[in-house]
Amino acid sequence: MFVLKFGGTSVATSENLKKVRNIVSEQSESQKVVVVVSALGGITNQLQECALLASEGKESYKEVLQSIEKRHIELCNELLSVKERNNTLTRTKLLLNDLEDIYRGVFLIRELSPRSLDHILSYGEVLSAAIISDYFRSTGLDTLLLDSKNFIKTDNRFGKATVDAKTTYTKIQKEFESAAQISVCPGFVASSKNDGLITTLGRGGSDYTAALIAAALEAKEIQIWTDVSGMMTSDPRLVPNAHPIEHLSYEEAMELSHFGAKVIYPPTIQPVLDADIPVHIKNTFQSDNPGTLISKDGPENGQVVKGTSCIQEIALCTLTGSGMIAVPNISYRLFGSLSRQEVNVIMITQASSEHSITVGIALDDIDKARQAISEEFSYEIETHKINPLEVETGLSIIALVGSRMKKQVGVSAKLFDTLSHNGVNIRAIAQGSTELNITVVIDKKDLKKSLNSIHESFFLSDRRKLHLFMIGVGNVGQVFIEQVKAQQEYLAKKHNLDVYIAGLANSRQMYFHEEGIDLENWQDLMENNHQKMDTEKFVEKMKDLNLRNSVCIDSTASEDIAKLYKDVLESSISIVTPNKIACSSSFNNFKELTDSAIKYKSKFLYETNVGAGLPVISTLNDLIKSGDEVHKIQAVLSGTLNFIFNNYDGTQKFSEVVQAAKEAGFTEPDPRIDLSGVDVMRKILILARVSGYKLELDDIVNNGFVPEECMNTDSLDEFYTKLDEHDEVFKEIYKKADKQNKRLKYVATFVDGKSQTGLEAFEADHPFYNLGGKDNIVLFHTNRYSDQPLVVKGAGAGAAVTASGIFADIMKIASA
Ligand SMILES: NC(=O)C1=CN([C@@H]2O[C@H](COP(=O)(O)OP(=O)(O)OC[C@H]3O[C@@H](n4cnc5c(N)ncnc54)[C@H](OP(=O)(O)O)[C@@H]3O)[C@@H](O)[C@H]2O)C=CC1
Ligand SMILES: N[C@@H](CC=O)C(=O)O
Repeated sequence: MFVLKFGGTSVATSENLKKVRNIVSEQSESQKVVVVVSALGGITNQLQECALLASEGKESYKEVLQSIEKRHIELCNELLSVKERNNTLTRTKLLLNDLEDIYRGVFLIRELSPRSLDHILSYGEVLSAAIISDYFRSTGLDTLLLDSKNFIKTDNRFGKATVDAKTTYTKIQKEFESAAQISVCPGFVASSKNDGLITTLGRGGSDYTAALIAAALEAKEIQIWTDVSGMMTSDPRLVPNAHPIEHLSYEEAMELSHFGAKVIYPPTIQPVLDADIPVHIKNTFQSDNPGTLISKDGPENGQVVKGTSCIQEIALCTLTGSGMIAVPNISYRLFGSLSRQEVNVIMITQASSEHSITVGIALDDIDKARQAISEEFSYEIETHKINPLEVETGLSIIALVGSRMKKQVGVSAKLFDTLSHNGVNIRAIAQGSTELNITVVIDKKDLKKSLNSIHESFFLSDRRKLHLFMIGVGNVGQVFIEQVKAQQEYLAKKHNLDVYIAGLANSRQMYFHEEGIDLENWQDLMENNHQKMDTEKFVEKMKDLNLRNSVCIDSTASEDIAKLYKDVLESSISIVTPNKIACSSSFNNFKELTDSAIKYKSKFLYETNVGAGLPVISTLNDLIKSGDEVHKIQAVLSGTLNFIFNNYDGTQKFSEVVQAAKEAGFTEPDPRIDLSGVDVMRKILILARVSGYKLELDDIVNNGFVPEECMNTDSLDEFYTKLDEHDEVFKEIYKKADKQNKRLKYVATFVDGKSQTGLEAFEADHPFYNLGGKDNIVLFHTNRYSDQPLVVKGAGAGAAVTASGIFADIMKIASA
């Protein structure tokens, strides 16, 4: 025998019921089946609403009742032919008339007890079962209608009655002795053992009805037919990547359903677990879909974590105090007081110091819990041995479930690591010694981010999402966007990585799109959005969106933006930046930023600060981390100046070559920063700091070659004019070097803690002599590289290489 249960959506309309009929017909070909049905989708809520209105003396209850009647009558008319529907209609109308009388009674005496409500709610399933069984019979299926109230026996706890399993099983066995091929029974409804009053098994209790019948009859399988394709790895409304779980053990299913996975009603599992009956969750609307199979043993080599579930809103109640330490009956009294008030404890944590106990409860229970605990411990609270109860709200629970977590090293580490990298603070943790479930309590605002990042971490098939926020869409920024656009498909396919740009800004405007900005059209979107750029608001928006794996890219040369880094890093948002301002600011600020990144588990990456896309800083970091010591750096670090001295031969104006460098995108937004040597000073300063030296910009001696008068200009035009006025100076510098067959390079040196920068002329045998185009070269002299320096060389400026350096930093974050 199979027991099939169909939920409210499956039986909501005549069209759905035709699908149900086909499933039942197919299943009943090879064995007898019991069909347990819920009320038509939405009816139980309407029955309840109607009851409340009637009890408040509101005439409008009649309108709700009318719509309940209409749904059932229409269903009869749609499902049954004129010839066959008479009996069904008569019985349906009789039931509805009874219901009308009961509502009128509630309306007149303005009273609605849990007992009356159970009576009223039972009509939903009773009506649907009656109509469905007649429909099956009319289409040729051998069907008998049975009344679950006759055989599911409970106590008198109206609203959520407790089943008397022994009596119920005996009665079921008797009732089904001569069962038809198909028996249809209403779910959810029962009656009290002692006085036969109507009771219900709690919302969702039809699953329970099915489980009790299956257990009593030792059914081969129980099938829960619903509107989703099984139990999901997470709540799909919060985690779009969630997918159905193929196979669960009973214990896993129980854990998942207890923590909010709504597909199966938690008490359902116990009877089938005891009787070792497999439960199959299937989708009525995609009956070929394999769904989820719940049985005794899950697959040996399945996923370690099967799924996550959550309760979106809970409260934590914490009792603390020195009077709790080593006092034996505190927990007994605490839980006793909660139990007397019928407060359900969702989770418990207690530190081994015994100084505090925290329990998680539903929000509705806060007042009862506060009163119960305050009364129970009133003496200790008055005498200051125990502090008044602390209640915190705005919290959510996440549970990670999987029986293979047992004895598996590293699961909680991975969970905590994932949450901490996304800046999620864990407020409480619980794990039972069964290791089946790890539960964490977090701020409700972090729920979506947490669930998604946990899902990405534990389900390898998931595509990881990276959310980028880019400030500065100039020369480098634009090329970076093009590179992202070109790589998105490749990264998704080959690296399971979705890279989205969720925010963009220039100095005038900003634009956000949580799901990812359309990169075909980003300029128009930014222009037409009319949201004025406001640096503080940009950061606030990134924080508010609270997206997992967020990275802020600063592709400006602005000090204002560099000042935001600390706040951004402390919000656990990583920073990738080609802007050198922050790393070449005061040593203390630089240190504070690197420390903040460590503390808040964000990344602060600035490879492109030196040598654009060249691996200069990562190489240096590798040397230092592996224990090497740098004592000398010699480098040509300005792409602009190298380009200028590789192209200037005194036949053209010096200013023309400077402008060509700017047009090629090698210079800083203000080329005076390059020409003055400041850009090179910043770069050598950053290399010295990464090498472990505490240096300031002022400690560097800069031997500039451009006359002061050119530098002290108010605009770029004025700068170029002044360069022209001093053109002879540059000609002389060039000629002098050329006469000696030397080439000019702007060199930065750092030797044993001291640094200088300036123009030098090199002979043909020097490694700098042949440094072409806008190339950079860096020579690291270290303990390990003492005979020959370690050399990094290549294009050191230009939008394409810089953007790819930014991209490389972002990929480091993605794979961290
Ligand atoms: N070019 C290269 O080869 C390399 C460059 N870099 C660094 O890359 C960075 C970007 O250079 P590049 O693209 O050439 O510069 P651009 O001048 O071409 O672009 C700068 C961008 O930053 C925006 N911006 C400036 N100030 C602000 C602000 N306060 N708020 C928001 N946006 C702002 C600008 O907006 P708007 O247009 O509205 O002014 C513009 O979109 C610089 O820090 C540079 O040092 C690093 C390595 C190599
Ligand atoms: N303006 C810089 C670009 C990179 O930092 C240079 O010319 O090297």
